[in-house]
Formats: sequence, structure tokens, C-alpha cells
Amino acid sequence: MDKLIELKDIQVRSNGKTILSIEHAIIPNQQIVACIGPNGAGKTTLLKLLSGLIKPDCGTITYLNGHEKTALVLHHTPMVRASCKTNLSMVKDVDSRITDADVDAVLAEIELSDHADRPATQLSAGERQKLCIGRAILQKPALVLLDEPTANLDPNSSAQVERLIQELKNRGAEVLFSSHQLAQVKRVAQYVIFMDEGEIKEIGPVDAFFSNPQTLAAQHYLNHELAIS
Ligand SMILES: Nc1ncnc2c1ncn2[C@@H]1O[C@H](COP(=O)(O)OP(=O)(O)OP(=O)(O)O)[C@@H](O)[C@H]1O
Repeated sequence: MDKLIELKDIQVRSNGKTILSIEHAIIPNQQIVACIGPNGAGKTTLLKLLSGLIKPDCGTITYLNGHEKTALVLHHTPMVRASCKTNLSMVKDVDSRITDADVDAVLAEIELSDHADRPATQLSAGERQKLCIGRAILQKPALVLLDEPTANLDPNSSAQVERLIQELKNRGAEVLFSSHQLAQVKRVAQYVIFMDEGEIKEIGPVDAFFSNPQTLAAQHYLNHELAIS
């Protein structure tokens, strides 16, 4: 399997506590990867690390050529007090090749053309999330990292966001998202990273992980999550 990112001897510390510790992990190319695990497992920290938003205290991250161009989609991204279109157009500041026509095409793609002139601060959670993914689509990053992209969204909005995740992949981006929804992970991802207590406990194809988890931590997590879903 082709390598997208390799992590070696990574430690991330905060307030004297190690919150992420990865001895060695390879994240594969050409797969939609889901990062799962209990609250506080370190999923968001891993996404922030891979996006470059935070730096490790030690260790190395090696990206396949060019794949360090990332976009991070967090789930409470604030909007500026301007229209949806203006909020989307702001990515032109970082890439002058993006045109108004590109922005209009993405507004249509994320099904927000009818909301183009509405204040973005009035958007619903689902509409906001689509706008944030629209920004990622416009930036054409090599790797898109999405932190719980459908948290608090209704089934219809979740389905739209899942379609956009697939669309990012179809357009050639690598995609890694965190999720607490196991059914969604099975639907959307081909590869899974299972985290617990700041460590990657398992990493491998989705089918193998769900049918035959290797660690007690993963077995416990799956039993618990499946019992309440
Ligand atoms: N800036 C910070 N300072 C101190 N501790 C932090 C900081 N950010 C995260 N942590 C701690 O690191 C651990 C991992 O947090 P993280 O947000 O990465 O987990 P998560 O798996 O994304 O959790 P959740 O599913 O609840 O979103 C937690 O114990 C958290 O309290």
C-alpha cells in the first residue's frame, strides 16, 4: 500500500502532560481514512498535527511529495460578518488563481447558491459545515482533514456532507476525518485509525478492523458504541 504520511517517535505535550504519543505509523495513500476512538483519545490533536496547526514536541512527520498542502475543517469555524459568498471568496486571498467563477461553481456544488448573499452568520450548522468544506474544495489541497464533520447535523445534512467528502476524494484530494459514528465510518472510509489514550492502537482496513479488532481497547470501544447505536 502506498504511503501518504509517516509518523515517527511523535510526542505532543501540553501543560506537562503527553496528549499524543506515536512511535511509528504509516497513513496510506488513495484511501479515505477515518480516525475513531473515545472522547479525549487524541483524534483532534492528530488532525491538528497533520495539518501543521500544531508542532510535535519531538518526532518527525514525512509527507509524500507535496502532500503537506493541507486544509483543516474544524466543526466550530467562526464566520465573518459578511455574505456566504464573501466568506467563501476569502480563500482568494491565499490563492490568487481562484476566480469568481470558481467560487460560484463551488457555491452550486455545496448547494448554497440560493444563500450566496445571505449573512454567513445566519447559516445553520449544516450549511456552515458545507461552506467550510467549500473552502477546502476551492483551495485544492492535497490532504483535507475534517474533525467530526457531521457532529450535530441531521441525517439529511450529514448525507450531503458525506457526499462532499466523497467529492473531495474524487477531485484527487486525500481525506482523513474523525468521527464518532461507526455506521458513517463503514459507509465512507476504507481505512481506519483507532486511537485511545493519545496513542494509535490499531490502523488498517475498515472491514478487518470492524470484523476482527485486535486490541482490548478497540473491542471494548466497539462493543460499547454498537450497544448504544
Ligand atoms: N490545548 C490543550 N491543552 C491541554 N490539554 C489538551 C489540549 N488540547 C487537547 N488536550 C487534551 O488532550 C487530550 C486529547 O484531546 P483531543 O481533543 O485530541 O481528543 P479527541 O479524541 O479529539 O476527543 P473528542 O472525541 O472528545 O473530540 C484530551 O485529554 C484533552 O483534554
